[in-house]
Amino acid sequence: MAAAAARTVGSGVVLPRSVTFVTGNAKKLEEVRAILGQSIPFQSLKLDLPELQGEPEDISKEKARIAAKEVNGPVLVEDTCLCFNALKGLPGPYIKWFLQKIGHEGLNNLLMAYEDKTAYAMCIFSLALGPNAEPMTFIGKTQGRIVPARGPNDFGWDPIFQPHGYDQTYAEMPKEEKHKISHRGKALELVKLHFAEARYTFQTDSTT
Ligand SMILES: Nc1ncnc2c1ncn2[C@H]1C[C@H](O)[C@@H](COP(=O)(O)OP(=O)(O)OP(=O)(O)O)O1
Ligand SMILES: [Mg+2]
Repeated sequence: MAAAAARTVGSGVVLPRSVTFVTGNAKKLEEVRAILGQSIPFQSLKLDLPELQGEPEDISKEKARIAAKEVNGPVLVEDTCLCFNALKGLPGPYIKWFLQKIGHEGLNNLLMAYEDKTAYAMCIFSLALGPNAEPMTFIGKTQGRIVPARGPNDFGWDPIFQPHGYDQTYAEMPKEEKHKISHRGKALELVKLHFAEARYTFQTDSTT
């Protein structure tokens, strides 16, 4: 197997192979593909990584550390939070389990006792260049509010999140428009910027 560690040659960092985006969520992968296009060479691996409890950034970083060990190479992962301001940021990283158990209506009901229905969607990408490298994080946030579900129900909590300045929920928006303002789109812009600045090169089989 190719060396797992990143090394520096001349002015650039050489990665042993292209970055593997690790996720158990096919929809996330679809969005990442659509947003990154050809800008960063990456492959994907479907794996449900264990998730810590704790602060969102630590959860994302720990996913990257575990993924880099699994893959034995450079990885990109992300963790998504939906944070209700009235609930001091909860459900946050636990939104997946809240959504599974109580659904869109239950999530709206959580806010029944509060006038403040505002929320933000947050996406934290973590890039680990190898199994022993400290992950770097890239954070995208989009402010909005929680509304009764509207629009197609094919991606998580999209139907109940209406970004500020829009009449439509994420689910109702055309995909390209959503990606321009979404938490995932913003975070991936930072990832792209990092790749442009770092100018990684990838070792191919012919050079090993
Ligand atoms: N853009 C989005 N719009 C709506 N729902 C989303 C969006 N992104 C993620 N979700 C959902 C999917 C999950 O239920 C939850 C996020 O949990 P998270 O742990 O980040 O994803 P996941 O467990 O499905 O994939 P992964 O394997 O990458 O962790 O929010
Ligand atoms: Mg997850």
